[in-house]
Amino acid sequence: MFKTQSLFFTYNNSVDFSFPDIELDAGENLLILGESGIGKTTLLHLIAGLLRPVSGSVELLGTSIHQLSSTQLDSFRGQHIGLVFQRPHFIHSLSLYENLALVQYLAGENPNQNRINNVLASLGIRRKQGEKPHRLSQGEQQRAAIALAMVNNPQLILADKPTSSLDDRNCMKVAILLKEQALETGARLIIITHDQRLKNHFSHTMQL
Ligand SMILES: Nc1ncnc2c1ncn2[C@@H]1O[C@H](COP(=O)(O)OP(=O)(O)OP(=O)(O)O)[C@@H](O)[C@H]1O
Repeated sequence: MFKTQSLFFTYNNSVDFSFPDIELDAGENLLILGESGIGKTTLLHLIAGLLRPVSGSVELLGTSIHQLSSTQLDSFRGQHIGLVFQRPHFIHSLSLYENLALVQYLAGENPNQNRINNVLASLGIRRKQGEKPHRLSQGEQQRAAIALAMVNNPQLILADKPTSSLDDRNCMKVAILLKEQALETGARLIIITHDQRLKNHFSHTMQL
């Protein structure tokens, strides 16, 4: 089970955000839409535990994540939450394969070659595993970013405007890939965007 309850946040007591509650079962997905500056990234960062709410809670797998210490939260996030950022966060001196092994290591896992190979194969970039990230095309980098988020088999995938820099065709491809990956592993998927093109592809949508 994943749910948020009465999340309230403020930056320096100047802008207040009260977010609607979210509840998702395994395999469900949600598209969150809203105009620029409304607080979409803020909500995603609260859900990921990158920001702490003033009040309210985020619960995943029976754990109220903001009650964890910072170290516990980092480890919980690494094991159970996959993040896809607007711009991929790679270590550029490492190959794609090594980047994925590092993500496993940071989550406290032993590098799992099979899992890395499977994720890369399902995203169609296995033959690129030895390449440095900057040598991949933009579309391949987007898929590699999804691989980074998926490699630890997360229960929750959070994607922050993953498609805003892409044209229509690639935008749909990324959204569909994310949905397929989430469905395949039974993960919950939340995508935030101001990209109205994605609206028709999701059964649950929320407007902030
Ligand atoms: N670190 C910060 N300190 C102070 N204010 C912030 C900070 N981060 C964001 N804000 C403000 O909070 C508001 C919401 O920002 P947020 O990034 O969550 O919006 P968004 O909906 O994701 O916007 P966009 O679609 O343009 O990326 C904005 O007005 C922004 O200026």
